[in-house]
Amino acid sequence: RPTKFPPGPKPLPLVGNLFSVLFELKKVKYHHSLWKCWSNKYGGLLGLRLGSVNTVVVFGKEMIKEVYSREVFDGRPDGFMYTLRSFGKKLGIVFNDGSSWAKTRRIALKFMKSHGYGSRLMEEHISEECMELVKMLSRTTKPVLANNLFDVSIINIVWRLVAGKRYKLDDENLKKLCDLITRCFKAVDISGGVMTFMPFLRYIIPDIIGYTEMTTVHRALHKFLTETIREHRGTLDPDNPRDVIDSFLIELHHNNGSSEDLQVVCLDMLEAGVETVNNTAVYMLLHLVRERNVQMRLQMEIDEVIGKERTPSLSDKSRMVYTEAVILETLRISSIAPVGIPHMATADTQLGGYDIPKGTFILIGLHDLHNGSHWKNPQDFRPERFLTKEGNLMQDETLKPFGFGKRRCIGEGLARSELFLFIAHIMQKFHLIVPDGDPLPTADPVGGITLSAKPFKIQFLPRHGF
Ligand code: HEM
Repeated sequence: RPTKFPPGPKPLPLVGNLFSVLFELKKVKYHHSLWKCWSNKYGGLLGLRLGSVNTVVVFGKEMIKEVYSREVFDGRPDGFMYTLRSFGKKLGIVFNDGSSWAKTRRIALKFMKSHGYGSRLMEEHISEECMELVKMLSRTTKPVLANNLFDVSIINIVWRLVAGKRYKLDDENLKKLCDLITRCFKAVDISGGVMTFMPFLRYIIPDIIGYTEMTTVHRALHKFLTETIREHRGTLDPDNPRDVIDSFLIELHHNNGSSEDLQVVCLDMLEAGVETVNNTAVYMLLHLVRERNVQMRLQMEIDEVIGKERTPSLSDKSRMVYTEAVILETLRISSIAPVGIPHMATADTQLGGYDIPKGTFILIGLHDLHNGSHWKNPQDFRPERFLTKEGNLMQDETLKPFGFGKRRCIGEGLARSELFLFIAHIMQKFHLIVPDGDPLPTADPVGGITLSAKPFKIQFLPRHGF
């Protein structure tokens, strides 16, 4: 019979486990590794008190499945860090919940689809960005810093849909905007840390808890978005919406709605849709420079199915099982969203025989799900684990990088297409090598809202005399 909160380290009054978290992080470096260490000691449902907030970290396929499929866990926490980016309110999609979230998510998806999301047009836009990127890479023989390689291309893909606009790959203002997003993603972990659990500390140590960084970045992002929406308003033709922003503005006009909601949806798309794909794509390159055999096998498949000259297309996907396996293996081993996006219990409930009070913050052990005992030698990058003996692609139900259930990622289709086309275009044209004198890049991540690769350079050597 459920009687108590899940076990975990003993909390202190007021601060709960926050001091132990900060202390232990010095040793284990990453939040997700610390949660895993503690769960080895206390169990698959790890109960914490962060400040005064009940927090549960959920491990194991079955328990994770249960959380993702029960409506009572579909809330998002009210944490200070989350509302800081949305005018102090719950707005938009990612950190919203209840009927406002359901409505905004539905409308955003409807408008995205009506402007080409998931269609041939979207593929054309991704392909154009890939070709621009290949062109840029072919102009230099010098080693290139890999870490933000895809940022502007990815923003362009999302932004053509949302705002009908693309930028040059060397656009200084957009590069600055990308740097801002990257910086804020490194300032805190997805829980928001001390900023979420003891927000009053922003008055005392704003720099240390990431508050200064988050507010600076969001001020700049909102300025960019306010201008973008203002431009749209000025040139709007209600009978011919050009993009998602136009469609939203028309909808808001009919319902007397506020454009703050639209602004946060745009922010959601920039924040959820850019670092995630960039970090995964960069990790894919990192694994390919580390594993020469994987790189060779991938190129053999590209040469066989697409050839040296034809532009890669999404219709090649079904015949490119090894490329698909490389993508799946990267999503697994690098798990850039190591605990997903926090959920919240919207009512008192039970889970795994324990009480979960309303308002409990729920983190999902995705990194552990993807790197735990289910997998043979999980630390090895081995795309073959996703292939059958006959060489067909084998999906594994334990791989859930986009979450699932009602709150699953709305960008999954786009992300998978981007990853496929980026890698097919680049590997058709280049060999990737570690520059002379540089060490082999480490797969150890930099922590943050998402995990990212440590800075490393790649030399892109043209293939086929390209
Ligand atoms: C490799 C790339 C990506 C990964 C690994 C990823 C992963 C995730 C995860 C784990 C969640 C949380 C699901 C949950 O709370 O249960 C999520 C939510 C979300 N993602 Fe993604 N994502 C990626 C790309 C994208 C892209 C390209 C977009 C948009 C263009 C996007 C937009 C969103 C949004 C709006 C949500 C919030 C959904 C909601 O709360 O209802 N993501 N993503």
